[in-house]
Amino acid sequence: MSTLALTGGRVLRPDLTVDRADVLVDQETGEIAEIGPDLGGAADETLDATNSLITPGFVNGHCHVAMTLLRGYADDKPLDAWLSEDIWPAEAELTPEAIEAGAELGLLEMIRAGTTGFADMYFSMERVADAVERAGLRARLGHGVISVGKEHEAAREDAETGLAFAREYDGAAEGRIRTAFMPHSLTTVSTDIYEEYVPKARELDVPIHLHANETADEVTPIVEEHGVRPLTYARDLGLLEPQDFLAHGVHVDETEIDLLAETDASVIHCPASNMKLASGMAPVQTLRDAGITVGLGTDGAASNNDLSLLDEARDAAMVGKLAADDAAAVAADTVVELATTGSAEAIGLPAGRLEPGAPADLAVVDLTGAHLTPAHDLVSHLAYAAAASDVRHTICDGRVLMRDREVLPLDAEGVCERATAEATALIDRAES
Ligand SMILES: CSC[C@H]1O[C@@H](n2cnc3c(O)ncnc32)[C@H](O)[C@@H]1O
Ligand SMILES: [Zn+2]
Repeated sequence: MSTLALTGGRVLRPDLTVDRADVLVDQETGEIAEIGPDLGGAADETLDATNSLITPGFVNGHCHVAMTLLRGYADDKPLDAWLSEDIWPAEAELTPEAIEAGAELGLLEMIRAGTTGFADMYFSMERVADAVERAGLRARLGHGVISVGKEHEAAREDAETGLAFAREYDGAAEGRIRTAFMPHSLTTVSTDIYEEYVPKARELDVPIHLHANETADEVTPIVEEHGVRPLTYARDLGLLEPQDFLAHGVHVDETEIDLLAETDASVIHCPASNMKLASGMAPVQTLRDAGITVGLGTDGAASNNDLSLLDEARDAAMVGKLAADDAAAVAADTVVELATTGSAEAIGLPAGRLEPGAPADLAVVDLTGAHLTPAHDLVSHLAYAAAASDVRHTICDGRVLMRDREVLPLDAEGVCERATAEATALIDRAES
Protein backbone atom coordinates (compact mmCIF):
# COMPACT_ATOMS: atom_id res chain seq x y z
CA MET A 1 0.00 0.00 0.00
CA SER A 2 1.20 3.54 -0.71
CA THR A 3 0.89 5.71 2.39
CA LEU A 4 0.76 9.34 3.41
CA ALA A 5 1.41 10.39 7.03
CA LEU A 6 0.34 13.67 8.60
CA THR A 7 2.75 14.11 11.47
CA GLY A 8 3.28 16.23 14.57
CA GLY A 9 -0.22 17.70 14.77
CA ARG A 10 -3.35 17.51 16.85
CA VAL A 11 -6.43 15.59 15.70
CA LEU A 12 -10.09 16.60 15.97
CA ARG A 13 -11.88 13.35 16.87
CA PRO A 14 -15.53 12.58 15.98
CA ASP A 15 -16.61 13.45 19.55
CA LEU A 16 -14.87 16.84 19.02
CA THR A 17 -12.13 16.15 21.55
CA VAL A 18 -8.60 17.02 20.46
CA ASP A 19 -5.43 15.05 21.10
CA ARG A 20 -1.88 14.82 19.75
CA ALA A 21 -1.62 12.09 17.10
CA ASP A 22 -0.40 11.33 13.59
CA VAL A 23 -2.75 10.24 10.82
CA LEU A 24 -1.77 7.49 8.38
CA VAL A 25 -3.61 7.44 5.05
CA ASP A 26 -3.81 4.50 2.65
CA GLN A 27 -3.62 6.29 -0.69
CA GLU A 28 -4.78 3.24 -2.63
CA THR A 29 -8.14 2.99 -0.86
CA GLY A 30 -8.27 6.72 -0.09
CA GLU A 31 -9.08 5.89 3.53
CA ILE A 32 -7.61 6.68 6.94
CA ALA A 33 -5.59 3.59 7.94
CA GLU A 34 -4.58 4.55 11.45
CA ILE A 35 -4.56 7.41 13.95
CA GLY A 36 -1.96 7.26 16.71
CA PRO A 37 1.55 8.19 17.81
CA ASP A 38 4.65 8.08 15.60
CA LEU A 39 3.17 6.92 12.30
CA GLY A 40 5.53 8.94 10.07
CA GLY A 41 8.49 6.54 9.97
CA ALA A 42 7.27 4.02 7.45
CA ALA A 43 5.12 6.28 5.28
CA ASP A 44 5.91 6.88 1.59
CA GLU A 45 5.04 10.57 1.85
CA THR A 46 4.68 12.91 4.83
CA LEU A 47 2.91 16.19 5.46
CA ASP A 48 4.06 18.27 8.39
CA ALA A 49 1.20 19.10 10.77
CA THR A 50 3.28 20.64 13.58
CA ASN A 51 1.44 23.44 15.41
CA SER A 52 -1.61 22.52 13.39
CA LEU A 53 -5.05 20.94 13.84
CA ILE A 54 -6.05 18.06 11.56
CA THR A 55 -9.80 18.25 11.01
CA PRO A 56 -12.26 16.51 8.70
CA GLY A 57 -12.44 18.39 5.40
CA PHE A 58 -15.24 20.93 5.35
CA VAL A 59 -18.35 20.11 3.31
CA ASN A 60 -20.28 22.85 1.50
CA GLY A 61 -23.89 21.65 1.43
CA HIS A 62 -25.24 24.17 -1.09
CA CYS A 63 -23.35 26.08 -3.75
CA HIS A 64 -23.42 27.35 -7.33
CA VAL A 65 -19.67 27.15 -7.79
CA ALA A 66 -19.47 28.80 -11.22
CA MET A 67 -21.12 31.93 -9.78
CA THR A 68 -17.63 33.06 -8.75
CA LEU A 69 -17.78 34.82 -12.15
CA LEU A 70 -20.52 37.08 -10.74
CA ARG A 71 -18.84 37.79 -7.39
CA GLY A 72 -19.28 41.49 -6.66
CA TYR A 73 -21.35 42.04 -9.80
CA ALA A 74 -24.62 42.75 -7.98
CA ASP A 75 -24.79 43.44 -4.26
CA ASP A 76 -27.13 44.97 -1.71
CA LYS A 77 -30.46 43.86 -3.16
CA PRO A 78 -33.09 41.38 -1.93
CA LEU A 79 -33.34 37.96 -3.61
CA ASP A 80 -36.08 38.65 -6.19
CA ALA A 81 -34.60 41.92 -7.47
CA TRP A 82 -31.06 40.52 -7.37
CA LEU A 83 -32.05 37.50 -9.47
CA SER A 84 -34.41 39.18 -11.92
CA GLU A 85 -32.58 42.50 -12.44
CA ASP A 86 -28.95 41.33 -12.42
CA ILE A 87 -28.16 37.63 -12.04
CA TRP A 88 -30.58 35.97 -14.47
CA PRO A 89 -29.87 38.48 -17.30
CA ALA A 90 -26.13 37.84 -16.84
CA GLU A 91 -26.61 34.06 -16.61
CA ALA A 92 -28.52 34.15 -19.92
CA GLU A 93 -25.16 35.02 -21.53
CA LEU A 94 -23.18 32.20 -19.89
CA THR A 95 -21.32 29.75 -22.14
CA PRO A 96 -20.13 26.26 -21.16
CA GLU A 97 -16.53 27.59 -21.30
CA ALA A 98 -17.40 30.41 -18.89
CA ILE A 99 -19.07 27.97 -16.50
CA GLU A 100 -16.02 25.71 -16.51
CA ALA A 101 -13.71 28.68 -15.84
CA GLY A 102 -15.94 29.91 -13.00
CA ALA A 103 -16.16 26.40 -11.54
CA GLU A 104 -12.37 26.02 -11.58
CA LEU A 105 -12.01 29.34 -9.78
CA GLY A 106 -14.51 28.24 -7.14
CA LEU A 107 -12.79 24.88 -6.73
CA LEU A 108 -9.44 26.60 -6.29
CA GLU A 109 -10.98 28.82 -3.60
CA MET A 110 -12.61 25.84 -1.88
CA ILE A 111 -9.40 23.78 -1.78
CA ARG A 112 -7.65 26.79 -0.26
CA ALA A 113 -10.39 26.95 2.38
CA GLY A 114 -10.09 23.28 3.38
CA THR A 115 -13.30 22.20 1.66
CA THR A 116 -13.21 18.63 0.36
CA GLY A 117 -16.84 18.08 -0.66
CA PHE A 118 -19.76 20.17 -1.88
CA ALA A 119 -23.22 20.10 -3.45
CA ASP A 120 -23.78 22.18 -6.57
CA MET A 121 -26.78 23.21 -8.69
CA TYR A 122 -26.18 25.05 -11.96
CA PHE A 123 -26.13 24.85 -15.76
CA SER A 124 -23.67 23.01 -18.09
CA MET A 125 -22.97 20.64 -15.25
CA GLU A 126 -20.88 18.32 -17.44
CA ARG A 127 -18.32 21.15 -17.52
CA VAL A 128 -18.52 21.52 -13.72
CA ALA A 129 -18.05 17.74 -13.43
CA ASP A 130 -14.94 17.90 -15.66
CA ALA A 131 -13.48 20.60 -13.40
CA VAL A 132 -14.30 18.57 -10.25
CA GLU A 133 -12.62 15.51 -11.77
CA ARG A 134 -9.43 17.53 -12.39
CA ALA A 135 -9.47 19.37 -9.05
CA GLY A 136 -9.90 16.17 -7.02
CA LEU A 137 -12.80 17.10 -4.69
CA ARG A 138 -15.97 15.13 -3.99
CA ALA A 139 -19.28 16.56 -5.14
CA ARG A 140 -23.02 16.00 -5.35
CA LEU A 141 -23.94 17.70 -8.64
CA GLY A 142 -27.21 18.46 -10.42
CA HIS A 143 -28.54 20.50 -13.32
CA GLY A 144 -30.80 23.27 -11.99
CA VAL A 145 -34.27 22.87 -13.52
CA ILE A 146 -36.44 25.99 -13.99
CA SER A 147 -39.83 26.00 -15.73
CA VAL A 148 -41.08 29.51 -15.02
CA GLY A 149 -41.17 31.64 -18.19
CA LYS A 150 -40.87 28.57 -20.44
CA GLU A 151 -43.37 26.79 -22.71
CA HIS A 152 -44.36 23.38 -21.33
CA GLU A 153 -42.21 21.44 -23.83
CA ALA A 154 -39.13 23.60 -23.11
CA ALA A 155 -39.65 23.05 -19.38
CA ARG A 156 -39.88 19.28 -19.96
CA GLU A 157 -36.63 19.42 -21.97
CA ASP A 158 -34.93 21.20 -19.07
CA ALA A 159 -36.16 18.53 -16.64
CA GLU A 160 -34.97 15.81 -19.07
CA THR A 161 -31.52 17.48 -19.05
CA GLY A 162 -31.58 17.25 -15.25
CA LEU A 163 -32.48 13.55 -15.33
CA ALA A 164 -29.93 12.71 -18.03
CA PHE A 165 -27.13 14.45 -16.09
CA ALA A 166 -28.12 12.63 -12.89
CA ARG A 167 -28.16 9.29 -14.73
CA GLU A 168 -24.91 9.72 -16.67
CA TYR A 169 -22.61 11.28 -14.10
CA ASP A 170 -23.52 9.37 -10.93
CA GLY A 171 -20.28 7.62 -9.87
CA ALA A 172 -18.02 9.66 -12.20
CA ALA A 173 -14.47 10.68 -11.22
CA GLU A 174 -13.84 7.26 -9.66
CA GLY A 175 -16.94 7.61 -7.52
CA ARG A 176 -16.13 11.08 -6.18
CA ILE A 177 -19.02 12.59 -8.15
CA ARG A 178 -22.57 11.70 -7.13
CA THR A 179 -25.63 13.34 -8.60
CA ALA A 180 -29.08 14.59 -7.63
CA PHE A 181 -32.21 15.84 -9.39
CA MET A 182 -32.27 19.58 -8.66
CA PRO A 183 -35.45 21.58 -9.33
CA HIS A 184 -34.62 25.21 -8.53
CA SER A 185 -37.46 25.95 -6.08
CA LEU A 186 -41.15 25.48 -5.32
CA THR A 187 -42.12 28.71 -7.10
CA THR A 188 -39.89 28.45 -10.20
CA VAL A 189 -40.86 24.89 -11.19
CA SER A 190 -44.48 24.15 -12.01
CA THR A 191 -46.64 21.51 -10.31
CA ASP A 192 -47.01 19.48 -13.51
CA ILE A 193 -43.22 19.28 -13.97
CA TYR A 194 -42.86 18.07 -10.37
CA GLU A 195 -45.67 15.55 -10.87
CA GLU A 196 -44.03 14.13 -13.98
CA TYR A 197 -40.37 14.20 -12.93
CA VAL A 198 -40.23 13.41 -9.20
CA PRO A 199 -41.21 9.75 -9.88
CA LYS A 200 -38.59 9.61 -12.66
CA ALA A 201 -35.92 10.90 -10.28
CA ARG A 202 -36.98 8.27 -7.73
CA GLU A 203 -36.50 5.57 -10.38
CA LEU A 204 -32.88 6.74 -10.70
CA ASP A 205 -32.54 6.53 -6.92
CA VAL A 206 -30.88 9.94 -6.62
CA PRO A 207 -31.69 12.58 -3.97
CA ILE A 208 -33.70 15.69 -4.77
CA HIS A 209 -32.27 19.08 -3.83
CA LEU A 210 -34.05 22.45 -4.12
CA HIS A 211 -34.20 25.94 -2.61
CA ALA A 212 -37.14 26.11 -0.18
CA ASN A 213 -38.66 28.63 2.23
CA GLU A 214 -35.86 31.11 1.57
CA THR A 215 -37.85 34.35 1.68
CA ALA A 216 -41.23 35.38 3.06
CA ASP A 217 -42.20 36.49 -0.48
CA GLU A 218 -41.82 32.92 -1.65
CA VAL A 219 -44.14 31.48 1.00
CA THR A 220 -47.17 33.70 0.30
CA PRO A 221 -47.85 32.64 -3.35
CA ILE A 222 -47.65 28.96 -2.43
CA VAL A 223 -50.14 29.38 0.40
CA GLU A 224 -52.42 31.41 -1.92
CA GLU A 225 -52.22 28.99 -4.84
CA HIS A 226 -52.17 25.64 -3.05
CA GLY A 227 -53.80 26.47 0.29
CA VAL A 228 -50.97 24.88 2.30
CA ARG A 229 -47.52 25.86 3.59
CA PRO A 230 -44.59 25.26 1.17
CA LEU A 231 -43.26 22.16 2.87
CA THR A 232 -46.71 20.53 3.01
CA TYR A 233 -46.92 21.20 -0.74
CA ALA A 234 -43.38 19.77 -1.12
CA ARG A 235 -44.28 16.66 0.90
CA ASP A 236 -47.42 16.15 -1.22
CA LEU A 237 -45.24 16.32 -4.35
CA GLY A 238 -42.99 13.61 -2.90
CA LEU A 239 -40.05 15.95 -2.33
CA LEU A 240 -39.29 15.16 1.30
CA GLU A 241 -37.65 11.73 1.34
CA PRO A 242 -34.81 10.99 3.80
CA GLN A 243 -32.09 11.46 1.15
CA ASP A 244 -33.48 14.85 0.02
CA PHE A 245 -32.01 18.16 1.17
CA LEU A 246 -33.41 21.68 1.04
CA ALA A 247 -31.36 24.85 0.85
CA HIS A 248 -32.24 27.65 3.29
CA GLY A 249 -35.35 26.66 5.32
CA VAL A 250 -35.54 30.19 6.72
CA HIS A 251 -39.31 30.74 6.86
CA VAL A 252 -40.52 27.44 8.31
CA ASP A 253 -43.37 27.25 10.81
CA GLU A 254 -43.88 24.61 13.53
CA THR A 255 -45.86 22.27 11.30
CA GLU A 256 -43.12 22.38 8.67
CA ILE A 257 -40.44 21.65 11.28
CA ASP A 258 -42.50 18.64 12.39
CA LEU A 259 -42.78 17.57 8.76
CA LEU A 260 -39.01 17.74 8.28
CA ALA A 261 -38.46 15.73 11.46
CA GLU A 262 -41.03 13.10 10.41
CA THR A 263 -39.72 12.71 6.87
CA ASP A 264 -36.00 12.90 7.73
CA ALA A 265 -35.26 15.34 4.91
CA SER A 266 -32.30 17.64 5.67
CA VAL A 267 -31.79 21.40 5.63
CA ILE A 268 -28.70 23.26 4.41
CA HIS A 269 -28.32 26.49 6.33
CA CYS A 270 -26.77 29.36 4.31
CA PRO A 271 -26.40 32.16 6.87
CA ALA A 272 -24.20 34.57 4.89
CA SER A 273 -26.48 34.51 1.85
CA ASN A 274 -29.57 34.84 4.07
CA MET A 275 -28.09 37.87 5.84
CA LYS A 276 -26.75 39.54 2.70
CA LEU A 277 -30.04 39.24 0.79
CA ALA A 278 -31.93 40.06 4.05
CA SER A 279 -33.96 36.89 3.53
CA GLY A 280 -34.31 36.24 7.27
CA MET A 281 -32.84 34.06 10.02
CA ALA A 282 -33.28 30.27 9.90
CA PRO A 283 -34.33 28.72 13.25
CA VAL A 284 -31.25 26.50 13.32
CA GLN A 285 -31.33 25.65 17.01
CA THR A 286 -35.00 24.69 16.78
CA LEU A 287 -34.33 22.54 13.71
CA ARG A 288 -31.48 20.75 15.50
CA ASP A 289 -33.53 20.31 18.67
CA ALA A 290 -36.24 18.67 16.54
CA GLY A 291 -33.66 16.09 15.37
CA ILE A 292 -33.38 17.42 11.81
CA THR A 293 -30.04 16.96 10.03
CA VAL A 294 -28.66 20.42 9.29
CA GLY A 295 -25.65 21.17 7.09
CA LEU A 296 -23.94 24.39 6.14
CA GLY A 297 -23.65 25.99 2.69
CA THR A 298 -22.19 29.13 1.24
CA ASP A 299 -24.70 29.44 -1.64
CA GLY A 300 -23.04 31.12 -4.65
CA ALA A 301 -20.16 33.58 -4.39
CA ALA A 302 -22.45 36.32 -5.75
CA SER A 303 -24.56 36.31 -2.57
CA ASN A 304 -21.90 35.60 0.06
CA ASN A 305 -19.28 36.69 -1.35
CA ASP A 306 -16.80 33.89 -0.61
CA LEU A 307 -16.82 30.10 -0.44
CA SER A 308 -15.28 29.63 3.02
CA LEU A 309 -17.00 27.20 5.38
CA LEU A 310 -15.01 28.65 8.29
CA ASP A 311 -16.61 32.04 7.64
CA GLU A 312 -19.96 30.32 7.30
CA ALA A 313 -19.54 28.50 10.63
CA ARG A 314 -18.90 31.79 12.43
CA ASP A 315 -21.88 33.41 10.68
CA ALA A 316 -24.09 30.44 11.63
CA ALA A 317 -23.13 30.73 15.30
CA MET A 318 -23.65 34.49 15.37
CA VAL A 319 -27.00 34.63 13.58
CA GLY A 320 -28.19 31.45 15.33
CA LYS A 321 -27.83 33.14 18.70
CA LEU A 322 -29.62 36.21 17.46
CA ALA A 323 -32.48 34.17 15.96
CA ALA A 324 -32.90 32.17 19.18
CA ASP A 325 -32.34 35.23 21.42
CA ASP A 326 -29.98 32.97 23.34
CA ALA A 327 -26.17 33.22 23.50
CA ALA A 328 -26.00 29.47 24.21
CA ALA A 329 -27.78 28.60 20.95
CA VAL A 330 -25.85 27.28 17.89
CA ALA A 331 -22.69 26.88 19.95
CA ALA A 332 -19.13 26.33 18.70
CA ASP A 333 -19.35 22.52 18.66
CA THR A 334 -22.64 22.73 16.77
CA VAL A 335 -21.28 24.83 13.91
CA VAL A 336 -18.17 22.65 13.59
CA GLU A 337 -20.52 19.67 13.25
CA LEU A 338 -22.68 21.52 10.72
CA ALA A 339 -19.65 22.27 8.53
CA THR A 340 -18.40 18.65 8.59
CA THR A 341 -20.64 15.72 9.52
CA GLY A 342 -23.89 17.71 9.21
CA SER A 343 -23.33 18.70 5.60
CA ALA A 344 -21.82 15.33 4.67
CA GLU A 345 -24.87 13.46 6.03
CA ALA A 346 -27.30 15.92 4.48
CA ILE A 347 -25.88 15.68 0.96
CA GLY A 348 -25.03 11.99 1.23
CA LEU A 349 -21.27 12.15 0.74
CA PRO A 350 -18.98 9.86 2.72
CA ALA A 351 -16.95 12.39 4.66
CA GLY A 352 -16.82 14.31 7.88
CA ARG A 353 -15.12 12.00 10.43
CA LEU A 354 -11.53 11.40 11.47
CA GLU A 355 -11.36 7.68 12.25
CA PRO A 356 -9.78 4.56 10.72
CA GLY A 357 -11.78 3.34 7.72
CA ALA A 358 -13.27 6.77 7.01
CA PRO A 359 -12.43 8.53 3.75
CA ALA A 360 -9.21 10.52 4.02
CA ASP A 361 -10.84 13.91 3.39
CA LEU A 362 -8.89 16.26 5.65
CA ALA A 363 -7.96 19.87 6.28
CA VAL A 364 -4.90 20.90 8.28
CA VAL A 365 -5.31 24.26 9.99
CA ASP A 366 -2.19 26.21 11.02
CA LEU A 367 -2.60 27.41 14.62
CA THR A 368 0.33 29.82 14.76
CA GLY A 369 -1.51 33.01 13.79
CA ALA A 370 -1.81 35.77 16.39
CA HIS A 371 -5.59 35.57 15.95
CA LEU A 372 -5.44 31.89 17.08
CA THR A 373 -3.31 32.58 20.15
CA PRO A 374 -3.67 31.36 22.90
CA ALA A 375 -5.12 27.94 22.11
CA HIS A 376 -7.51 27.34 25.02
CA ASP A 377 -10.10 25.57 22.92
CA LEU A 378 -9.52 24.53 19.31
CA VAL A 379 -13.21 23.90 18.57
CA SER A 380 -13.84 27.50 19.62
CA HIS A 381 -11.04 28.61 17.27
CA LEU A 382 -12.55 26.72 14.32
CA ALA A 383 -15.96 28.23 15.02
CA TYR A 384 -15.03 31.81 15.82
CA ALA A 385 -11.47 32.72 14.90
CA ALA A 386 -9.90 30.61 12.14
CA ALA A 387 -9.99 31.79 8.52
CA ALA A 388 -9.65 30.04 5.17
CA SER A 389 -6.12 31.44 4.89
CA ASP A 390 -5.11 29.42 7.98
CA VAL A 391 -5.68 26.16 6.10
CA ARG A 392 -2.27 24.74 5.29
CA HIS A 393 -2.94 21.38 3.61
CA THR A 394 -6.07 19.88 2.04
CA ILE A 395 -6.45 16.16 1.30
CA CYS A 396 -9.37 14.48 -0.47
CA ASP A 397 -9.78 10.75 -1.09
CA GLY A 398 -6.21 10.31 0.17
CA ARG A 399 -4.75 12.68 -2.43
CA VAL A 400 -2.96 15.89 -1.43
CA LEU A 401 -4.83 18.76 -3.13
CA MET A 402 -2.96 21.53 -1.30
CA ARG A 403 0.47 21.32 0.32
CA ASP A 404 1.67 24.34 2.31
CA ARG A 405 -0.88 26.58 0.48
CA GLU A 406 0.19 25.36 -2.98
CA VAL A 407 -2.78 23.87 -4.82
CA LEU A 408 -1.39 20.89 -6.72
CA PRO A 409 -4.03 19.79 -9.25
CA LEU A 410 -4.74 23.31 -10.58
CA ASP A 411 -2.55 26.06 -12.04
CA ALA A 412 -3.78 28.85 -9.75
CA GLU A 413 -2.52 31.72 -11.90
CA GLY A 414 -4.02 30.28 -15.10
CA VAL A 415 -7.34 29.59 -13.35
CA CYS A 416 -7.60 33.22 -12.16
CA GLU A 417 -6.62 34.59 -15.59
CA ARG A 418 -9.19 32.45 -17.43
CA ALA A 419 -11.93 33.29 -14.93
CA THR A 420 -11.19 37.01 -15.16
CA ALA A 421 -11.31 36.90 -18.98
CA GLU A 422 -14.57 34.91 -19.00
CA ALA A 423 -16.16 37.15 -16.35
CA THR A 424 -15.24 40.31 -18.27
CA ALA A 425 -16.57 38.92 -21.56
CA LEU A 426 -19.75 37.72 -19.81
CA ILE A 427 -20.56 41.13 -18.38
CA ASP A 428 -19.76 42.77 -21.75
CA ARG A 429 -22.31 40.46 -23.42
CA ALA A 430 -24.87 41.00 -20.67
CA GLU A 431 -24.63 44.79 -20.78
CA SER A 432 -24.31 45.33 -24.54
C1 LIG B 1 -31.11 26.81 -11.95
S1 LIG B 1 -29.44 26.84 -11.51
C2 LIG B 1 -29.41 27.68 -9.96
C3 LIG B 1 -29.98 29.07 -10.02
O1 LIG B 1 -30.12 29.52 -8.69
C4 LIG B 1 -29.78 30.87 -8.66
N1 LIG B 1 -29.49 31.25 -7.28
C5 LIG B 1 -28.32 31.60 -6.74
N2 LIG B 1 -28.48 31.88 -5.45
C6 LIG B 1 -29.79 31.70 -5.17
C7 LIG B 1 -30.57 31.84 -4.02
O2 LIG B 1 -30.09 32.22 -2.86
N3 LIG B 1 -31.90 31.57 -4.10
C8 LIG B 1 -32.45 31.19 -5.26
N4 LIG B 1 -31.74 31.07 -6.41
C9 LIG B 1 -30.44 31.32 -6.36
C10 LIG B 1 -28.63 30.95 -9.61
O3 LIG B 1 -28.37 32.28 -9.96
C11 LIG B 1 -29.12 30.08 -10.74
O4 LIG B 1 -29.92 30.80 -11.61
ZN1 LIG C 1 -28.67 28.69 -3.94
